[in-house]
Amino acid sequence: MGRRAKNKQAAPEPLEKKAAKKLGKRKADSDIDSDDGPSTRPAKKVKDFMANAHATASKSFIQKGNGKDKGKAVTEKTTVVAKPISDSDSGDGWEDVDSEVEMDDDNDDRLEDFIGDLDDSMEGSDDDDEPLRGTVQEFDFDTDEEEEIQSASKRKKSKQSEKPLKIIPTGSDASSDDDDDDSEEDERVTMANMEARSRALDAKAAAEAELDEAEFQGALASDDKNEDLDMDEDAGTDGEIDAEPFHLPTAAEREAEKQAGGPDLQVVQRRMRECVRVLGKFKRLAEKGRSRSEYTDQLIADIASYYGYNQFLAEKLFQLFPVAEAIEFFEANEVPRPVTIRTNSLRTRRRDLAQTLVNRGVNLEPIGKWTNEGLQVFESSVPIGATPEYLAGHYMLQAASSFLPVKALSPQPNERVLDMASAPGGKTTHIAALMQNTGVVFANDANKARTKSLTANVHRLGCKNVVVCSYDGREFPKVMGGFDRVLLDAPCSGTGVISKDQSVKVNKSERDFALLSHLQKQLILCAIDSVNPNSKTGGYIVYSTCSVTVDENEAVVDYALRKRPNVKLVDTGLEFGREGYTTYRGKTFNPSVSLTRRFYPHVHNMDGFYVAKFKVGKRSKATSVDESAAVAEPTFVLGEEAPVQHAGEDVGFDSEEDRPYLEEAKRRRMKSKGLRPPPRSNPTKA
Ligand SMILES: C[S@@+](CC[C@H](N)C(=O)[O-])C[C@H]1O[C@@H](n2cnc3c(N)ncnc32)[C@H](O)[C@@H]1O
Repeated sequence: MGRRAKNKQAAPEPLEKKAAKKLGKRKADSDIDSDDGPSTRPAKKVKDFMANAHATASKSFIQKGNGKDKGKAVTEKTTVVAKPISDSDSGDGWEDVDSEVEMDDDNDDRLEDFIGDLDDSMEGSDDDDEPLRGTVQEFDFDTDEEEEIQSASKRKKSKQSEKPLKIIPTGSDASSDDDDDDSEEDERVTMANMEARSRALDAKAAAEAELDEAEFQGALASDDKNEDLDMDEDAGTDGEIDAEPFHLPTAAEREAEKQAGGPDLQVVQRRMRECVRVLGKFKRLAEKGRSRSEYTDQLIADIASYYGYNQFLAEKLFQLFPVAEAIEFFEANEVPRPVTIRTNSLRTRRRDLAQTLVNRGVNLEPIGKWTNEGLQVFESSVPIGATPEYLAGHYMLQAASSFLPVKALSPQPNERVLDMASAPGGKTTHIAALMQNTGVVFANDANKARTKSLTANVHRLGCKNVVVCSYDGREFPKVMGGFDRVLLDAPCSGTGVISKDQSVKVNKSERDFALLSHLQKQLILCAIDSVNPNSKTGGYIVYSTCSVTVDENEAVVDYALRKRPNVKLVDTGLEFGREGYTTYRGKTFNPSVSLTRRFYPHVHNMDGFYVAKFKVGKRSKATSVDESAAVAEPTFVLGEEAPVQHAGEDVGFDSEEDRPYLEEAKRRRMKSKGLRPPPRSNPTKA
């Protein structure tokens, strides 16, 4: 636990002990977090969380800071690098660029953007140095310059005495080899040592990630055993954890708590801690007569109130992980992810870009060996979204996780590629660059308004092989087909990017997930049918979302495998990421779903993401699709009633499969409005 838990997030400025504030619910934090900057509240991890069980109840288990405080403590001159994400939903075109950063990632690309608009316009080389070939350019400093930059760099270093952590695979352990790390990290970052440092960090991080995973799996496997085995170990400590023994509140106590205006924060904190502890060693620590689910329910209710989620989503996300890891996930959602940029290889080389930006006062490093295009920005004295290089299209502000689907797609020069849901173009422009401006990329997005920022980015980055279009993705392949590769970066709930958009915590309902999953299934079949199975160079589709829920990921992929026997999952080619679930809460997916990859904020220090890659084979007669009929009519509008499948049925989309889910969502909605829901047509519970 400790290894994974430590040091994943940008480290906070240490808080003075006496100034340390208690962490409240997000709602309750408004007095602290109401400033403009995104919260950089540290994720003190579960280890601390559990360790604090030894502290008195009055002691907060998580120290709190925020970006503003941190910046002030460090230097008054420091410019905040990224603007608060909640402000970034207005597109990503350069036109808007002022002093703030436009994040060209998926933050603003989710459900909200198309609700109510799905009917018509849908508004709403692995050689690391490949792009660096040619005369190798190192910094050519004369002594004075070098000294100057060295001291400038040192100043910067001291500003980030607690260095933000590398993106993945993250080195997560600061325990045993701390000393080595320190000396290494004290060393100045120069263009000369940048690649070597990056490689060293990656090697270390990869080894640690492996250890982490092994540790995680081991922990899972031994959970039950431990319950019995570690009784001795616990014997001396359990009694000392808190002055008063913990007992789970009764229904009456909970009601009284509710009447009193909700639980006291310290009570919630302690209760969460205790519930995690009890659930970890249930046989030994549970109160007599209380069931596991009582502790789980209490914990979920407390998570919801503490972190500000609706109960439904808190439960849905909680279920994805073992108990203690779930807390890590929720904590990670309270911490911003690193700011990253992608070098546009059509305009520059990463080395040159880095040099220019360093000279402008940007403190950066290569993201990691897995990308030869990414740079992680630690801090900057200039607005990173308005530098001359940004305006000239030398880079894209893009979350590291957004590189992954395109890497998996691996588009080749001269191919014909479809980016089915492409605005604002972070991935389109990446695809165009990997194709070296050859072939053709059809960048489609159903939301016409969003194609404006897409077009702007295509121009800014100098992509000459891109055609922008605006169709409902479900109209493919009727409008166009025969692609060598298709990327479906699907519209999704955004549960992987909660740290950027806290509104996801409260604005997603069960029905949203049902509708999204339904839409994603329709889109994926159309994406598959748009691929030319006879492609000489490709024949691939990549499906991705910035969501971590199973209904939007494995369930969609499994559905596609069932409906299109001519496709099979293949390795994504990504070097890290957890395997996709093959079984989940009673559902069993095709075993090959383990080839898909999951990325998590608390594990990989990047947005939650999911990537699956399919190879499309020839269709047998029995399974072939009549392409003239392969259009799922855009008859369903998110925000309205359940979709009705019309002429597009031939696409093979199985509305029946989703019907129980949609009906169940409708029933619940009616119930919540005090209406009598219709009887279930299918007893399956959604
Ligand atoms: C996750 S975002 C895409 C982000 C984009 N790939 C990028 O990297 O910048 C999903 C996009 O899907 C679009 N969309 C929603 N429903 C769609 C549909 N039925 N067909 C095509 N695009 C759709 C949304 O407008 C949104 O821009």
